[in-house]
Amino acid sequence: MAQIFRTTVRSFATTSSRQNAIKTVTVIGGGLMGSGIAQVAATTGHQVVMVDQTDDILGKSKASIQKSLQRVVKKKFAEDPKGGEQFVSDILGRITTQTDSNAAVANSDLVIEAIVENIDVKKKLFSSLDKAAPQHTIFTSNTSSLPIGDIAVSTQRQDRFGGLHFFNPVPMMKLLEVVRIPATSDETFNKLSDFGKAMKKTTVDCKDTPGFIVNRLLVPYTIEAMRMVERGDASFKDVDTAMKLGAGYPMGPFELSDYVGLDTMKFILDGWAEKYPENPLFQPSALLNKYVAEGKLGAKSGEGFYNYKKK
Ligand SMILES: CCCCCCC[C@H](O)CC(=O)SCCNC(=O)CCNC(=O)[C@H](O)C(C)(C)COP(=O)([O-])OP(=O)([O-])OC[C@H]1O[C@@H](n2cnc3c(N)ncnc32)[C@H](O)[C@@H]1OP(=O)([O-])[O-]
Ligand SMILES: NC(=O)c1ccc[n+]([C@@H]2O[C@H](COP(=O)([O-])OP(=O)(O)OC[C@H]3O[C@@H](n4cnc5c(N)ncnc54)[C@H](O)[C@@H]3O)[C@@H](O)[C@H]2O)c1
Repeated sequence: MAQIFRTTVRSFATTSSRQNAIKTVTVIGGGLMGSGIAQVAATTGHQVVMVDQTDDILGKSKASIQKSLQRVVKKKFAEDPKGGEQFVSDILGRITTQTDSNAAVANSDLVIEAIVENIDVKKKLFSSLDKAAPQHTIFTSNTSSLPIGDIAVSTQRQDRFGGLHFFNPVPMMKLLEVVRIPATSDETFNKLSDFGKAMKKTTVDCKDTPGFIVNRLLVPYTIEAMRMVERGDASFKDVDTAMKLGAGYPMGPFELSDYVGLDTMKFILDGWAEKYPENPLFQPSALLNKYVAEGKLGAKSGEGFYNYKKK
């Protein structure tokens, strides 16, 4: 019995010290995903530095975090407005902002990159961070579709490199895909999984395959919905209604595409079509291309398949 207790305590201590391994987090990119990741990391007690290109963008990122926290507070502190105020100010107090990414990683245990979905821009960033960050700092990308291994080659720390793929909206979505490349060490992978759990996410282990688990299924499904409309088989509104009421999805594929951003969808699909030309599931969609060419990028631009402009 004592032996079992000691073993349990020891394994708890191992997990617990691993969970404590990541205290300071640098989130690079304060857009849709970066601001959500920064919010949740700070909510779960981590010190966060959020980086973007200008103070103006960072001001907007902080405002969107504040707005999201107000939605949380409305429910969690309905009977305790003072407690709610304290909750928000404690979380915001753990987030600082920076426009210099090299300076931002100086004391960082973990970097989570959430900038534009462009391999060259991501590689340039990591190559520079590799020289600026301490040896122990783990690097991760939140990329939706690029191979983590192709980004990691820009650094000399591939054993301390992995993927942390969050879902939109980060404060609400419970899943985190933890991605390893062949060079990722077990120690790094365990620390990333423990960090995900410390962020109160359910983690799944993924290999560095196109789209990991979720997007490998979600992208072909969504594009097939677009092809269905291109063929004139159904209207996009009927497809959305059908998938919500017939398959139990919270959003139909067109609502979800608008929510994610049609430009992001196009970045993903074009990248895969170029890298895997033999795969019929990854071929471009004329309908998607038409919307993006017209500047209809979804909710963020005010119009996509649906109209979001206030009347
Ligand atoms: C097409 C895909 C192709 C691939 C693209 C790749 C993209 C990427 O790599 C992977 C993804 O992320 S894939 C995408 C994966 N994502 C999906 O699949 C998402 C699917 N959609 C959903 O799960 C639900 O529709 C939502 C949870 C978004 C909204 O819930 P709802 O019930 O439909 O509508 P509601 O009434 O508005 O909200 C209800 C309550 O939720 C709360 N709340 C919401 N947002 C919040 C925030 N930002 N902060 C804080 N709180 C937030 C709030 O409490 C609110 O109450 P309030 O009183 O109004 O404040
Ligand atoms: N949108 C989604 O639903 C979603 C979900 C999961 C993963 N992702 C991935 O997350 C990443 C970010 O997506 P997003 O939707 O948040 O994009 P976004 O356009 O909302 O935000 C990107 C931010 O990065 C900033 N940025 C660009 N280059 C930079 C640099 N060199 N240094 C610092 N900041 C820089 C931009 O100013 C912008 O604020 C992408 O790789 C995307 O594929 C997106």
